[in-house]
Amino acid sequence: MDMYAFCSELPKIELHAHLNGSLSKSTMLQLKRHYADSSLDDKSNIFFDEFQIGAGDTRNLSNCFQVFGIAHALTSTPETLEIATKMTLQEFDDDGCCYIELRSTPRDTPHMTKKQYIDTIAQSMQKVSVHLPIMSRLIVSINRSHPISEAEIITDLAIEYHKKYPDVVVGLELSGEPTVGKFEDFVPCFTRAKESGLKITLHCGEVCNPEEIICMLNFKPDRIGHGTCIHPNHGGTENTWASLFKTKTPVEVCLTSNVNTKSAPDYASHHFKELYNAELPVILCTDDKGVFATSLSQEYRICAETFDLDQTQLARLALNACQFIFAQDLKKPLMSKILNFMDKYSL
Ligand SMILES: CNc1ncnc2c1ncn2[C@@H]1O[C@H](COP(=O)(O)O)[C@@H](O)[C@H]1O
Repeated sequence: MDMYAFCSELPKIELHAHLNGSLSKSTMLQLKRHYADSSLDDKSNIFFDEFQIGAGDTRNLSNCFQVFGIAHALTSTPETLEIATKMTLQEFDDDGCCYIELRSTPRDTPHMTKKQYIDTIAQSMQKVSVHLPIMSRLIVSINRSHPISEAEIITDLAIEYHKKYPDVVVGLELSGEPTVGKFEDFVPCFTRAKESGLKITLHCGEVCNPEEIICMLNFKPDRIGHGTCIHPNHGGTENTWASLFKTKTPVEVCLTSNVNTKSAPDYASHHFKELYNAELPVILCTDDKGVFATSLSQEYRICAETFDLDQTQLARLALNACQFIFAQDLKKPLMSKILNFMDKYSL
């Protein structure tokens, strides 16, 4: 089987996908139509070209955060948030993803509260599970550039919804503009979430900040996102690398996102190489497939082509990802699914 077909057929696990960054052009157009039909102004003035940050874009990581406002204008009602969730899950399913942990930041809008925001996504996921094979879970996001009071409210909601929908709401994560806010200030929120049984993942080392990286790794999150500036070759220090090596914290790696935001100069010099060579746990993810014009199968293909991995090594990446999912009860069935696929193709 050629690599293109292989990467799309391989049952894959997505563990780092922001809902509002994952909207495709067709989803955005459908949302736009919904606003027009309900005589609501979406205020997005949407130009998809502006939302997408492709390979040759002049924008970097710090100015990519503005584009999410375009998506937010299109998901401000429970109806449009439901459409966005369902269409995004459908697209991941079409791409051969068998399990996804979708993450999103609850927002108050003129049409819904943060509580309704979480409720809408949780219920949309449950509805999708009736007719699509993809299995989905929700990670609630905290934006580090928002006030701590906001993070406290979101933590309370995440804990409440983890109790209400234990089979849907599984984790709490920290994201947002990495140069704004301090992890230290969010520690009480994440500690409370951890104690309530939620799993934790943190955007870590997206920019050079060795002290924060050490502080995050000492917190013992279940996973980290990006981990760009941890190895000394990429702006990290001996200490940050030693800390990751010691804790073996799984890293959600987002190749295209990092290249398109210029956090990595090109695919070949991406820190995946150091992580993989050191046999540290890595999970290939999309981050924001709408913004960065990618898909999970494309990330697998790029990884194979760049780092010269064969199909068995790629399948093992997907298989190993199962160990780090937050839905404990799905680890075994997902591993069997991928092992069956490997058997079928004698990998
Ligand atoms: C590119 N790397 C990144 N680094 C940090 N945070 C990111 C991100 N990509 C997305 N987000 C976070 O996800 C939000 C959009 O989805 P939701 O509204 O939550 O569904 C962004 O506003 C930002 O906080």
